[in-house]
Amino acid sequence: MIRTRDLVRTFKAKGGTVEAVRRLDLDVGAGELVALLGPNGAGKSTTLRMLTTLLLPTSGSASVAGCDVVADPKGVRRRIGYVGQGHAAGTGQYVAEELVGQGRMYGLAKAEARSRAAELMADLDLEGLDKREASYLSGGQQRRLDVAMGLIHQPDLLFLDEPSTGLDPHSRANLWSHIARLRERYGTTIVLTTHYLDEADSVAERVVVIDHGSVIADGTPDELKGKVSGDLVVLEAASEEDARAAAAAVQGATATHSVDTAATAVRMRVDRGDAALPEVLSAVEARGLELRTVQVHRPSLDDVFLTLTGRSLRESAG
Ligand SMILES: Nc1ncnc2c1ncn2[C@@H]1O[C@H](COP(=O)(O)OP(=O)(O)OP(=O)(O)O)[C@@H](O)[C@H]1O
Repeated sequence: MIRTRDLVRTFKAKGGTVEAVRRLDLDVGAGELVALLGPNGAGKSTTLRMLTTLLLPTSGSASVAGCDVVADPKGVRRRIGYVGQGHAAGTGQYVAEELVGQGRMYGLAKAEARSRAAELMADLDLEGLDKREASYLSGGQQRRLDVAMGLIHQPDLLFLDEPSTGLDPHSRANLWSHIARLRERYGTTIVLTTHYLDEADSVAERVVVIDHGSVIADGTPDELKGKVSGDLVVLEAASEEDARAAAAAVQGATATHSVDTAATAVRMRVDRGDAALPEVLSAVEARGLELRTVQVHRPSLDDVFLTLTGRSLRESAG
């Protein structure tokens, strides 16, 4: 559905040239839900703007929904939906008018635009708001209207640029459950950018981590976390002496990246905490040691970013 090779975009700025996107290779298959994750200024929006034909690449190639973004931008636009960071809805128009107008703009016949608008309003929980001015909608309703606008022409591929920024947690969750439903129903491929680590983790099937304009990691959230950091297992022993004995016991029991003790705690890094736990616990028990608590911490996507770049995504996101 998307294929970019050596995609580059530079901007002329006061202090010289900014390389917003550097030789970016990205492949997205039909039906995937992919999140582009990266700190401020990583090049996510610039990438999205090239893929949606709003911005010409400086060099390299990009094909979207079977069309080249430079040679056939109209073809791309017909096949995609784009929900940008600002609100797509104009001022003073009724919700239904906005949607039908958008459909007409994409060449739908009036009746078709109307029925599609009604269908999307039902799907996105906007029923009964036909005659409400779009500018009077709540933040969550506005964002759902934006998504409806992006889907009115039944695109194969939907781009969402930070769809949930500015929404409260309830509205965010609500927006995602609607998007998940729409995906199930229409099989739309979705590419989104987000600042929210937990959101990329829970919503996306695949996360592409971008830093300084290039892809630095790509995989399912679990793959990324598993590959880079491993899980942290923390055993709390009854005494420092027990902790040292437990550390010695677990070392031979399972494959570990590291084992150390801090006071009464034994901290160990293993590939999969859940898989290692039975062996770890029986090794400790065999020595007659008692544990107070056992915890398995799965690494977060922030740990992944930290391991790859030495920086925290939270700090970088600002
Ligand atoms: N029109 C422009 N002129 C000059 N520099 C630009 C322009 N647009 C983007 N940039 C620069 O390109 C880099 C990438 O910006 P981009 O907006 O793509 O990042 P981003 O990952 O989307 O960040 P954010 O998460 O803050 O939206 C930044 O250094 C930015 O300042």
